[in-house]
Amino acid sequence: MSTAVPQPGEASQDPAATGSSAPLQDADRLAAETLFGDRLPVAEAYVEHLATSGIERGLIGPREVPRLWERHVLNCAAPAPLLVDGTTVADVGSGAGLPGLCLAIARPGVEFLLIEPLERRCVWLQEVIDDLALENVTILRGRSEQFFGKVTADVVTARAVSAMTNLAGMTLPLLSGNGVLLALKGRSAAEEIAKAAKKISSLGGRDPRVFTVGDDVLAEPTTLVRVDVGSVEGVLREDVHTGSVEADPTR
Ligand SMILES: C[S@@+](CC[C@H](N)C(=O)[O-])C[C@H]1O[C@@H](n2cnc3c(N)ncnc32)[C@H](O)[C@@H]1O
Repeated sequence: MSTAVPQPGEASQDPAATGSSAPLQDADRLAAETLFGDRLPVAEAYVEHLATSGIERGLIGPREVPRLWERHVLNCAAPAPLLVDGTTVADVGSGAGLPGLCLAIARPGVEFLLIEPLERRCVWLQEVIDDLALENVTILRGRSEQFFGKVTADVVTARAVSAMTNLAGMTLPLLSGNGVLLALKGRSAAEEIAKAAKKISSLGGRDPRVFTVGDDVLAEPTTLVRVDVGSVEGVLREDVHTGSVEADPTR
């Protein structure tokens, strides 16, 4: 049996050789280095958890393993440069830590509250947090609505939790009158905010808009919906490069 031997300067993608179940491909390396900086080894350890116990315990589907970096971890880490040290971010419906853990790894100076109702997911998240020695993350087990009036965040994040109308109700009250919702969305983002306009405004949200982050490093940038509530001064870096979203010609 022949074994492929990596040539000098060529990264091996053989798990047995790298010791990794989901090795970082060359195509994703620049983005990973840019977004995680010296925290990249921690991100790699997180991906290893996703690719092993995360799959075994049903937090993520086995078919996601080849695209854990590109589709999940890098997509979720792309908003990291927008965050400001010393602020508190609540990630609603964290699931396997997407985007909450990706952002917490990239930004150790920001406090993260991961809000997740399912016990099985919370147990796995806590194990990962302990193993990665993340000191800036707290898990709040429960539905977001249970924390209204008890938790105050500067920024709320959410990915794949609900359509914007419902999501606005689940997230904006956590800002307690001041802060920003950043919802990671797909191509339907503009349509979703049009449908949610009344609900957003009834909750004190203003100026809902769609933009992209990570355009400079990701093949497919991350689409964000941003909604502001009250004063947003100092809540996000406003000097980070962002991109605009083309209207979907098929709609
Ligand atoms: C489809 S998963 C998405 C998980 C993760 N954000 C991702 O992008 O992979 C939706 C998550 O939202 C959680 N969830 C559902 N209703 C919720 C609520 N009212 N408050 C907080 N989390 C909720 C679910 O338990 C689940 O983990």
